[in-house]
Parts: sequence; C-alpha cells; structure tokens
Amino acid sequence: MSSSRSSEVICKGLSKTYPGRLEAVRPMDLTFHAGQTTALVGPSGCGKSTVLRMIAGLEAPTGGSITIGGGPPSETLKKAGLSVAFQDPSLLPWRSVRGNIELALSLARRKVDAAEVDQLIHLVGLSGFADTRPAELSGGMRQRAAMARALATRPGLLLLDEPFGAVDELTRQQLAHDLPGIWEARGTTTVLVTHSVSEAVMLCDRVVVLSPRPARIVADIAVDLPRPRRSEMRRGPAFTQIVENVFAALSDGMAETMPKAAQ
Ligand SMILES: Nc1ncnc2c1ncn2[C@@H]1O[C@H](COP(=O)(O)OP(=O)(O)OP(=O)(O)O)[C@@H](O)[C@H]1O
Repeated sequence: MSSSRSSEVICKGLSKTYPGRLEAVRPMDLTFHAGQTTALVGPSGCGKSTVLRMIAGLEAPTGGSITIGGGPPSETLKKAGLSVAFQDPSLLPWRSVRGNIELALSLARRKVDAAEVDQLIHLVGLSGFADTRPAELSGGMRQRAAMARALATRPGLLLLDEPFGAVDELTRQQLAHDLPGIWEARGTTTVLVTHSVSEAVMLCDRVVVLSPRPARIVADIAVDLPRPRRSEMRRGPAFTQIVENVFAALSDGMAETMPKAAQ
C-alpha cells in the first residue's frame, strides 16, 4: 500500500476548548497533503501543539472532524503508521538508543533490519552511541535518538513538535539538509511545529501561519524552492522573501488580535 496516498489529513471545523473555557483552537479547515511537509508556526501558546495532538489522537477535539486517508484516524493509522517526535523525547531509560528503536519496530510489528537501524543512528549523528542509554546522552542527543526512532517504522504520517529544540544549530542545519530527502523518498506526510521560521522554510513545502490563541489560520504560504535545499540557499533572495512573508503574516496575526485601543 502507498502510505503517502493513505495519509492525507483533512481537518474540518476542527476546534478545541479546554476545561475552564480556554479556547485554544477556533474552528479551522486545514488539509495536510499526502507526501508533503507542512510547517505550523505561530506565537507561543497559540495552539499549535493542540492541533498536532488532536491529529495524533492524544487529545479529543471539542468540535469538527479529522480524517486520515479518507477514514477515521485510528483505522488508517493502524495501516499507514503514525510516528511522533515531540520536544520531550520520552525514551525508555533502561533501553539503549538501539533498544528504543528496536522496541518501536516490534510494537509496530516491523522486522528489525539491523543495517537500517545503524543507518538511521548514523543519519542523526549518533554513531558510537547506539548502545548508550538515554541518561548518558545530552538533551539534544536524546531528541535525535527520538527522531531516529520515529523514522524507523517508516510511518505514513510523521508528526513533529519542536523535535530539535535542544539540538545545536550546526546539527539542526545538517538534519534540515538530510531529513527531507528521506521523507520525500518514502512519501511521508509530515507536519512540523517549529518556532524557527527559517527551519520551517528550509524543511517544508508549505508554511501555515497561526494567530495568537485561539489559533486560526492567518496565512498559508507555499515554499516553492527547489530540492534538495542547501544551507547557502538561506542567504538567497527567494528564501529570504518567503521568510519575510511568514514574518509579515505572523505580525498581521498579532495586530489583528490586539485590542484596538492598544494599537
Ligand atoms: N491539557 C491542557 N489543559 C488545559 N489547557 C491547555 C492544555 N494544553 C494546552 N493548554 C492551553 O492551550 C493553549 C495552547 O497550548 P499549546 O500547547 O497548543 O500551544 P503552542 O502553540 O504549542 O505553544 P508553544 O509554542 O509555547 O509550545 C495554551 O494557552 C495552553 O495553556
């Protein structure tokens, strides 16, 4: 089965109000196209993670619906597979990096291909740490281990919430160079929540800009830059223009939300 075709995510009128009448997400229509990488950016606390957690089935929407591949998320995800990598990597402390990855594979009922596991560990820059336990790794290394684990099961849908928050800038740039090639080759539908606008533009096909809470869509910006994207592109005019457009949309969202008297 082609996982890319089966992993289009369609949110219709999706909304979330937490207990205590805290409105996190205004009813929104949003489609994450199969095989594409989409960034969700917006001010801190606006509701980005809430959207992601609802898609992952970790949070129940208050209104609207989510379909994945045309069906209910639980059904499709069983077939196409879902992986998440969140800021808190939640690795099992008593298992090594390799052991954590192998466990994810066995839970997904996938064969352990030792060479592929080694390749992923190498890709995230953890060669030499395969047999190390999480407590002996830095925060950024743990996040990279979680990324390798998320990729190992070859999910149709990959949900990433600030997955590189603790990773140093150079390694982030290396990952931003290497990861999209894998997602593209596998046809993975990827949703990335990030605070870094340039990372969003570097990695993604599209950037969806959200307003301050309650989240609503302020802009949906296509990133029509060729791939593979190299670090030098960050200084080019096309890249810079898209980054500026995203910042402009972010400040439009802020301005619209501010009370008139404060403007
Ligand atoms: N489980 C919860 N119960 C109650 N309120 C919550 C819960 N989770 C999040 N919130 C609130 O919902 C709002 C949106 O939170 P969310 O984590 O989705 O924002 P975010 O855009 O991902 O923020 P950040 O960029 O800072 O991580 C915030 O006001 C937060 O306090």
